[in-house]
Amino acid sequence: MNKYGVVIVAGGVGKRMGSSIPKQYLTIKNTPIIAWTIRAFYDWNKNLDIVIVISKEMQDVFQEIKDQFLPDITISTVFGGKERFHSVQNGVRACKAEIIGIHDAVRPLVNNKTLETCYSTAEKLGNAIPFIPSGNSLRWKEGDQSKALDRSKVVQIQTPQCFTRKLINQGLEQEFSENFTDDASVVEAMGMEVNLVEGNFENIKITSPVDLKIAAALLPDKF
Ligand SMILES: Nc1ccn([C@@H]2O[C@H](COP(=O)(O)OP(=O)(O)OP(=O)(O)O)[C@@H](O)[C@H]2O)c(=O)n1
Ligand SMILES: C[C@](O)(CO)[C@H](O)COP(=O)(O)O
Repeated sequence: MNKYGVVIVAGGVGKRMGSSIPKQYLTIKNTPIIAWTIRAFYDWNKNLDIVIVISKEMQDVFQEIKDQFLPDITISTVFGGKERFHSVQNGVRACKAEIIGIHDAVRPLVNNKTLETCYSTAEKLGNAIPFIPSGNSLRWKEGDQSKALDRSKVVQIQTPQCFTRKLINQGLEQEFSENFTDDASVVEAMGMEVNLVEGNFENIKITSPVDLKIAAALLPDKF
């Protein structure tokens, strides 16, 4: 059994991107985003247990990408669910590793330092959640009113969010809640503390069309 594993969730439709195919299948520099993301993990650690969560409709497309871009990598695939939470549930059930990272397929720019920090901290402390500080001033806005926030106390959360398999399995036994916007919030809902660790600024989530331009500027020219 591999000590470390990753569940890469790619079961979403990408409403905010507004593209004709889910954004994880769009290409940047002639390579699908999902292939860049899987490659980032494989390049860091060739012994990872890799599980990709896809939608049923995209299984043929994913197989073609796997054959063309990732022929040398062993990958298990499972189908996603209605919400990200359900896709994570299906992926984690299929991952046999002791430390499981959960990562968005649309974050191809995670770097080795973030991966090393996340997995090694989760191994030591049970979980690790990457963040970056806010580079903007922040305000709490309600209707027409707003109030300045102390930005040193608010951070932006990234993936991979890493957990021991026991902890994340316990978390995923809970009923789905709209508050579960990431995996840290799932584990926190059981009263567990989460450990924040340094992420990397390039590790953006490709959400809207502008993010494609940013990622294209940051990804290497060759796959
Ligand atoms: N039911 C879902 C919803 C999301 N995801 C995955 O979770 C990651 C982060 O979600 P997000 O960026 O919100 O993707 P979408 O849900 O596809 O985007 P949108 O909210 O704009 O529709 C993506 O890799 C997406 O494919 C998933 O596996 N299953
Ligand atoms: C999990 C996540 O990427 C951490 O920043 C984020 O919460 C996903 O949010 P979204 O609502 O699916 O965009």
